[in-house]
Amino acid sequence: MKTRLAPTAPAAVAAQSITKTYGSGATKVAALNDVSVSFRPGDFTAIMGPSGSGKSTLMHCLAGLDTVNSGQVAIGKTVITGMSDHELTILRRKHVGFIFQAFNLVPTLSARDNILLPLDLAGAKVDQPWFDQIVATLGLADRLAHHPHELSGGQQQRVAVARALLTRPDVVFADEPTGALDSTTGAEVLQLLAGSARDMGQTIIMVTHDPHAAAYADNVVLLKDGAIVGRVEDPTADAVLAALAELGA
Ligand SMILES: Nc1ncnc2c1ncn2[C@@H]1O[C@H](COP(=O)(O)OP(=O)(O)OP(=O)(O)O)[C@@H](O)[C@H]1O
Repeated sequence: MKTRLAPTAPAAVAAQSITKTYGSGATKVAALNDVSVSFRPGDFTAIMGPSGSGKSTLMHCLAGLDTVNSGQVAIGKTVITGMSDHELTILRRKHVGFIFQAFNLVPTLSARDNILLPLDLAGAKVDQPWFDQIVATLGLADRLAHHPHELSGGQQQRVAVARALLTRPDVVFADEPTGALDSTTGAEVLQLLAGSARDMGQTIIMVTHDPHAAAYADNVVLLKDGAIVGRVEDPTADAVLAALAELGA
């Protein structure tokens, strides 16, 4: 088990009583219902729950990709609720990293330029030692000149991981990051994510359906019907499966 910061340490990401509804009248859906949750710096957290329980909605609201109807979200010390789209875009570039199931690399850019893209967009300088360390850790040093179509799925996802880590964001959001990978390659990517939390203090929030993926996290937040209904600390796949079974998932 890794050393954790005291619970009193400021959260990397925090949601306070957030509610999110879609539609209106008879078609109104309460996707999140008064959710309060906080994520400690350097923790790797998996968000799990049955289909339609609100996992993606929670991730999108925490990342400032979607707005809440009520309540408040903070990333680091910054309250993002009520920010304009432009302010959110700038905040995301500097403070948030994203890893998606479909890699989302730019096909016309080399691996190197894909990794550097968020820095370029933010007009920030490259921290070369940090770039070199990430590239070495992810085993990408001899792949930097390749374009995405010249890389395997696992290599493409490693480029996406490097891109997400390079700005030293307050938080990396990963949405089913191993969904498109075979189990061996998926395990490698999950080890890299767990390693970045353990060794670099990176906060990671990952949405997944896979108990084996969740077992790489430090803890699991369980959602059902738009509410947080439990947590599993230091999860094993079996403990996560049992917790999901209890939810009727
Ligand atoms: N854009 C939208 N418009 C209307 N309803 C939506 C929208 N997005 C999500 N919902 C509804 O909100 C609820 C939560 O959806 P969400 O996608 O967050 O669940 P999830 O747990 O991520 O599901 P899954 O595991 O199937 O991806 C569902 O009832 C869904 O139908």
